[in-house]
Amino acid sequence: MSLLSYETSQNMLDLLHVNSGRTENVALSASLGRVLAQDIVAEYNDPQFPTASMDGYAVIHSDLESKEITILGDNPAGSDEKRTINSGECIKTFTGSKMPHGADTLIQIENVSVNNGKITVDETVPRGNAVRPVGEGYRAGDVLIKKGTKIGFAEIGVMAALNRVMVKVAIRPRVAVISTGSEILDLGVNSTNPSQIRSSNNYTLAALFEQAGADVVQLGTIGDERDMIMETFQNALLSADILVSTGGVSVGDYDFVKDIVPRIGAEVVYKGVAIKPGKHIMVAQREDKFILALPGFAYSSTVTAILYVLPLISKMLGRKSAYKTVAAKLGEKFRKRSRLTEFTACNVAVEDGEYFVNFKDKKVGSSAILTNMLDSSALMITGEDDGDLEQGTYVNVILLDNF
Ligand SMILES: Nc1nc2c(c(=O)[nH]1)N[C@H]1C(S)=C(S)[C@@H](COP(=O)(O)OP(=O)(O)OC[C@H]3O[C@@H](n4cnc5c(N)ncnc54)[C@H](O)[C@@H]3O)O[C@H]1N2
Ligand code: MOO
Repeated sequence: MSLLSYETSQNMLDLLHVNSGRTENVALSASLGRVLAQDIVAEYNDPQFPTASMDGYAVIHSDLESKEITILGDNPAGSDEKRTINSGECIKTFTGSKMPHGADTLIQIENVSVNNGKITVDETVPRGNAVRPVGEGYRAGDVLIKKGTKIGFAEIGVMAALNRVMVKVAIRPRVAVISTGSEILDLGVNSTNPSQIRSSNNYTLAALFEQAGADVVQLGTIGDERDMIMETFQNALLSADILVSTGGVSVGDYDFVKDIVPRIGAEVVYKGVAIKPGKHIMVAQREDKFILALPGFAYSSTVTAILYVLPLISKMLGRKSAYKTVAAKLGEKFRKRSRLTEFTACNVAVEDGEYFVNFKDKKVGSSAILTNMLDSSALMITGEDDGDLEQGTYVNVILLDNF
C-alpha cells in the first residue's frame, strides 16, 4: 500500500472544490454558534451622543471654580434634553442620559452640596469627567465582526446593540455519520454475545462535527454487510454534504467500506496516508459531496475526523481555519514509535507566555485509546523524519478546545 505524505494529503484536501457560499437569515436570538456570512459594520457611532456615565450635574468645566451653580432641572436617562447650559448653570443628569448642549463635564453627586436650587463644589473633577464621548466604543463604518466568525455571547450583544434583528449566517453543512462493524453495538442496544463492543465513534464524531458547526445526521451502526452498507451510503448521500463512516477500511476480509466507496460512483481522491493513527483513511468525492471513510479504532477515527473532516466543514462554513496550531516546547522526552507523521494526545500548559507539552496520564498503546483525549487534550504533531525528541525541542500542537 503506497502512502501519501501527510503534507500532500492536506494540500490535496485544501485543493478540493467545496461549496461554500450557502447562506440563510436567522433571528439574532437563534444565531449562537452559527458562522457569520457577512461583515458586521457599525452604522452609527457608539455612543451617538455625549453620554453621562455617572449620576450628577452636567456643567461647564470652568464654572467649577465659581461659588454656586444654578440647577435648571432634571435630565433623566431617555429624555431628549433640549436645553442649553450657559455659564453659571447646570442640569441634574443621570447615568445613560444624553449630555445637555453646552455642558462638557459631569460632576458626580458625591462631589457637590445642594442648597436652594444651587450646587457648590466640594471636590472638583477634570474636564470631560464622566462623559462618554461620541464614538467611544466604535465609529460608523468600523468593521466590528468579521465574516467567518463563530457567533458567541459577545457577538450576540454587539449585534443586538446594532439592532440586527436577523443575521446572515452560513448554512450548516449536513454531515451524516455511520459506524460499521459486526462487533459494534449502538448505544442502549442489548448485547447478544460477549465479543461485542459499544460503538463510541458515531457519537464522538457527531459531537465533534456539531461543535464545528455542522448539522449532523446520526445514522447509528451497521454490520459488515456489503449490500446494506452500500444502500445506506447511497441513501445518506441523497441529503448529506459529507458522509463520514468508521471501520472497514483496512485489509481484513470483512473490510467492505473501501470497496464500496468506488462502487457507488465516488472518485477516490486518496486512500492511505503516512500518518499514525489513521493510515487507512480514504477521501472520496461524488459531484459536490464528500465521503470520508475513517478507520474503526476510536482514537484513529477521532484524530482523522479532526484532520480531514473539520477542514471541509470549516470551508463550507466560510471559515479560514478549522483549528489552531501552535508551537510548543516539549516538557519531557518523547519516544517516536514509527516513521510516519504521528499525532499524539498530550497536555498543553502555558508558562511565562510559552506553550509546554507533557504526557501526564496519557497511555501509550493502540489506536483504540479514546480516553487519552479527555481533560482538554491537544494533539502533538511529529513528522515522518523525526526520531526520538529531547526535552526542550519545539513541536507543533493542535489545540482542541476552541473550534
Ligand atoms: N493486517 C493488517 N491489519 C490491520 C492493519 C494493517 O495495515 N494490516 N491496520 C491496522 C490499523 S492501523 C487500523 S486503524 C485498523 C483499521 O481497521 P478498520 O478501519 O477496518 O476498522 P475495524 O477493523 O472495523 O476496527 C478497528 C478496531 O476499532 C474497533 N471499532 C470499530 N468500530 C468502532 C466503533 N464504532 N466504536 C468503537 N470502536 C470501534 C474495532 O472493534 C476494532 O478493535 O486496522 C488494523 N489492522
Ligand atoms: O490507521 Mo491505525 O489508526 O494507525 O491504528
